[in-house]
Amino acid sequence: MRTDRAGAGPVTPVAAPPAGLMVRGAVVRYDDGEGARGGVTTAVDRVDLDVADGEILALLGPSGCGKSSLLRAVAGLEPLAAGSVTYDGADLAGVPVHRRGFGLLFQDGQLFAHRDVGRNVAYGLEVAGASRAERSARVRELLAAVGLAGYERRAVTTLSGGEKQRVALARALAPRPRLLLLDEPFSALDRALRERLADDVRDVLHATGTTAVFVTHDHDEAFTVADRVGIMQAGRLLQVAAPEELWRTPASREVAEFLGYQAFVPQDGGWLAVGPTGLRVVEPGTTGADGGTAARVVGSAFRRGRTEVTVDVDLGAGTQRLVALADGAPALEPGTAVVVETDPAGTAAVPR
Ligand SMILES: Nc1ncnc2c1ncn2[C@@H]1O[C@H](COP(=O)(O)OP(=O)(O)OP(=O)(O)O)[C@@H](O)[C@H]1O
Repeated sequence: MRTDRAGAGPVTPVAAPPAGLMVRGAVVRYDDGEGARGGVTTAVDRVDLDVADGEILALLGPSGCGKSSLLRAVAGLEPLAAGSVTYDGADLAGVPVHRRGFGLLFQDGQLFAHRDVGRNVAYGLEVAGASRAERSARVRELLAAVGLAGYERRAVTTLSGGEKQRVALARALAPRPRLLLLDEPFSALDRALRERLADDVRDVLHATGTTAVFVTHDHDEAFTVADRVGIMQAGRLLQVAAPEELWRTPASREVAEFLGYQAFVPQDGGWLAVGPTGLRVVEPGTTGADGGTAARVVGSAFRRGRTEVTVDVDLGAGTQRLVALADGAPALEPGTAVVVETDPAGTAAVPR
């Protein structure tokens, strides 16, 4: 019988460095510079974050929660007061912005006005010393990827806002950054355009295998673009999970409230959180099934193809004004007595 490693001591496993972005204990502080009277803002408070190779992560949170500060610290635009940022296992402390191999895209893509579209997209390739043939092939490929095939010779001043951001995206992707950092790239555009661009960006990032961190305060945008969403509040990263998992299992009441869960009914160990689609009006006139609760209609509105009925109801946490869905029901007059039920598909158990 043969024994491998007979007589050998324990082997120390040689761990491969983690691929992708790793942030540990990151702290970003701003000093308002007013000396002794001045205050210090902790914009990012001990954040740990991993973004795997090829993954798209959205940082979602209200204005001022520290999303941009975290992104800027990853980019090297903001110093860390504590903690570390590493990529593929290498610590980036002291590595300047332009040597990190990251691409950046901000709200205003800031195209070079004196360069045409093609030469904007080619910019990073020129800096990297790519040949003319390589540049034009890559520019053609990226303009096609962002839906602007044939735009090479257009002056950037003739582009719409959405087209400009597409060009800025193509320019950021052209040098094949190992990580693309996007900070509210569409927030200056109208909603319909934003939704279309969010779809397109997800497709382009996946098609090019780009690893990305996408900062936004727009829920729909985050959930459209990202493989995983990180919820930020007051400098802290509260939870990072895939969209369905976040909705199904919010880690805390704070996260659930931020996602839009509208009511919290105490139950063992925490709450039953009732989501925006978690309450239904049982056909008026029938008695509720098990668990039905009497409610009174405050008003109703027909939105997105369904009737949303605002009701006053006590689900076990005192009387609250909540929205219940009523499929195909005629408008209900204020004051009407109805029975509502929670729909398990639209509720989540949230730990205390
Ligand atoms: N340069 C700065 N000097 C001082 N305070 C700053 C600076 N930049 C940001 N802050 C403060 O740090 C906190 C986090 O700001 P940050 O811009 O990172 O948040 P955000 O979530 O990206 O918000 P928004 O979506 O509004 O950009 C805020 O309280 C902000 O006022």
